[in-house]
Amino acid sequence: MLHRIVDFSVRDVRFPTSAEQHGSDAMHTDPDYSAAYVVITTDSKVQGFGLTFTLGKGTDIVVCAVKALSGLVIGKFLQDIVGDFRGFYRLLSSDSQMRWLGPEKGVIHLATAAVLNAVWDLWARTEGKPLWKLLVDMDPKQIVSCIDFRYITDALTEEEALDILMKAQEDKQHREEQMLKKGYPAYTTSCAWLGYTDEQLKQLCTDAFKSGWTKFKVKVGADIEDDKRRCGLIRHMIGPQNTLMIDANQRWDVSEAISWVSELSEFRPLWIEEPTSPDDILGHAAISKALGTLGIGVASGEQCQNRVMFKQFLQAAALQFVQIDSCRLGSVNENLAVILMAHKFRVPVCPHAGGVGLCELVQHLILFDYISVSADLHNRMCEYVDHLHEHFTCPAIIEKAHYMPPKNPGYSCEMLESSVVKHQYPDGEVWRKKIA
Ligand SMILES: C[C@H](O)[C@@H](O)[C@@H](O)[C@H](O)C(=O)O
Ligand SMILES: [Mg+2]
Repeated sequence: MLHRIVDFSVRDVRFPTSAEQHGSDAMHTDPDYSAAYVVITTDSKVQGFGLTFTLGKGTDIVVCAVKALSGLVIGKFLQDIVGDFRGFYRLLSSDSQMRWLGPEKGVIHLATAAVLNAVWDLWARTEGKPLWKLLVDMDPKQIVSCIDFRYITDALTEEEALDILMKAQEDKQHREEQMLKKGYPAYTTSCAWLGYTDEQLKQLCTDAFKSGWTKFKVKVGADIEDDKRRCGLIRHMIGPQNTLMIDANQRWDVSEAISWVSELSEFRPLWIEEPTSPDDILGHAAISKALGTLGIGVASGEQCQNRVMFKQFLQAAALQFVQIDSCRLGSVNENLAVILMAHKFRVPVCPHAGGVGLCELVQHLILFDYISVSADLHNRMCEYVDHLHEHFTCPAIIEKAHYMPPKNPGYSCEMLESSVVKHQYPDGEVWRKKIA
């Protein structure tokens, strides 16, 4: 059956999370978790749902960019899109006028992610499979045909990518069964947002520990004495054998990052995340080198613009953990490129999640990574944040601190229509009350 895209909508949906300091960090002190939410409808009435993640103000700008891209989607047949997905990715990311707005970065790239996420969702739904399963079952040749290798062939060629995927076919079935049974390991960031009090932090950490969490991420970077106290509290509560990560959200200069994190090294963090500007590849390399001697890795990716930046981070040995993001990069297509490059450079992928919908989306990508690419769980885990899942029709499921593979067809980013209507900005009930 052919599916022609005949309708396209995008809405500005915002959740007032800043009121309780959920999601707060050293740079984003009052985030309202938000999304530009896309619905595409075909003449066969199948729909695809997609989103990109934002922090409140400016979501309207992303919505505007999505609208600018919509003309490239309406009227197309799904079969034609996925028959040449690399071409379609290029059509969106390299439109000869709109690419001036990026290229492949910033608002226009967030918009590309929202649109393509909806297309992937539509594809998986028409195949009756959750997205991870669609990817896992896909012929390796078709997987590579979805990737735009432009600008990365000096690090990973199409042939090398194919070779990685072919090698990982061995034992794939076994890994899929393992995932279905046990799930993919996760860590939690929900206990220690920067704006939380020590009391909150202790309570949340105690609760999380009781529910089986063993890996915790703490926000740092605003005040060194606060950081020492908060890291000390968590390390004390979780004991020496469990895992602690710290995240500065780009707060420092390079030398400041090295000295600050050295002061926190007694708490034995596995990684420091986003120590400095997300664009400073050589800065990250310097930090990696300095902190490597203390056994602390550098993680980044939630604001890494595209596969070209990831390529250079990997080439420069500037990251020890690659944090792919389902809504920052150009959807599944570009994430596939980064997952394969990370494998070649032997750097573990530990996805960024949280926000609104990021856990729902990225779980599919990390399952694919394990089953069809890396076959490795050492030092690998996917972020989990316990907010806003109730607004999704198929929320992420966590059991014993593991993501359980989604079973419903699609990419898990359909929101409850009632939630969308209520949180639409500025006319939804939630915002009307606040603005009034
Ligand atoms: C503003 C956001 O909540 C960030 O703080 C968040 O994405 C964070 O960096 C994370 O790693 O989860
Ligand atoms: Mg982070």
